[in-house]
Amino acid sequence: MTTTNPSADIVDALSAPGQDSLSASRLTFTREGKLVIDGVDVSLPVGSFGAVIGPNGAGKSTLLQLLVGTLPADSGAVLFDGDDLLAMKRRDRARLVALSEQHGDGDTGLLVTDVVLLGRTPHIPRWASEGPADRRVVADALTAVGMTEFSNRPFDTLSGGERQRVQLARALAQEPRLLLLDEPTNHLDVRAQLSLLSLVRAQTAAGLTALAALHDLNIAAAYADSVIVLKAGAVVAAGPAASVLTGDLISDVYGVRADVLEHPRTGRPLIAFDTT
Ligand SMILES: Nc1ncnc2c1ncn2[C@@H]1O[C@H](COP(=O)(O)OP(=O)(O)OP(=O)(O)O)[C@@H](O)[C@H]1O
Repeated sequence: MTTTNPSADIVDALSAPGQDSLSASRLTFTREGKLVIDGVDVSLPVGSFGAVIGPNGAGKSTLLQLLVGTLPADSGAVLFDGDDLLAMKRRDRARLVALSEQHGDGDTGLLVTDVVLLGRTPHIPRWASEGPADRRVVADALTAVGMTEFSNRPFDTLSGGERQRVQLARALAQEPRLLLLDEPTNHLDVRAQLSLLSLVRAQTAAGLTALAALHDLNIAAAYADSVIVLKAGAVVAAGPAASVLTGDLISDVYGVRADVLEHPRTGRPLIAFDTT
């Protein structure tokens, strides 16, 4: 394919068939004597959107923290574009991978714009201050999540959903190539959920690779290219949403009954829970 856009060239090169952007193998993590992550593999092609689902306590947040290196795996490897992510210096890794967490940045006393600016830390030389380009990235990230008008509000005064959007802006300001999201929509109203996930999907179309821990199976089915199902720290299924999200799997993993239908327009799975 001929193109005049150098970044498109890079995405094309990285998207060679069979090449994974993220490839984690046999990750294991024990906490207080309990095996929390049990030999988990994760494989995501460049520019794809993956979802990690599973019941409370299944290990979703822990897995994301192992992938980004904020928790040390007992064993296993995490490769990103073939490089050993966990062996990198923290600062180098932070230029590649961002994790947007559920409960980050509690009582910081920081303004919204300063919270987002923290995402620029790995890009700003040590002992230097942010420059106009960093401030532009921060402003763009706040615009992308619809939070520009909140720029000068103390972060602590925001609602849960507003904080969540600022957390995403911070992660976007990091300009990662791999974006990990821990329950990014749990405080959001339905419009804000769809808007946030559409934003992530648009970024993946531009070459970002994303992996989100999600509770809402219909949201996972609607947006994710692939789904990883965790149960008690182990992967019980992984693959395209349409093949993974079956009534039997939902019954086995969550202990609830559901009919899995087909969305009339997208063809993606639609899960109708049995509430009778
Ligand atoms: N700081 C901690 N100390 C002790 N145990 C912990 C800690 N954090 C998590 N755990 C335990 O590790 C296991 C996995 O937790 P994790 O938060 O990864 O699950 P999760 O799938 O993200 O859950 P949820 O859907 O409820 O957010 C759980 O049994 C949890 O109780």
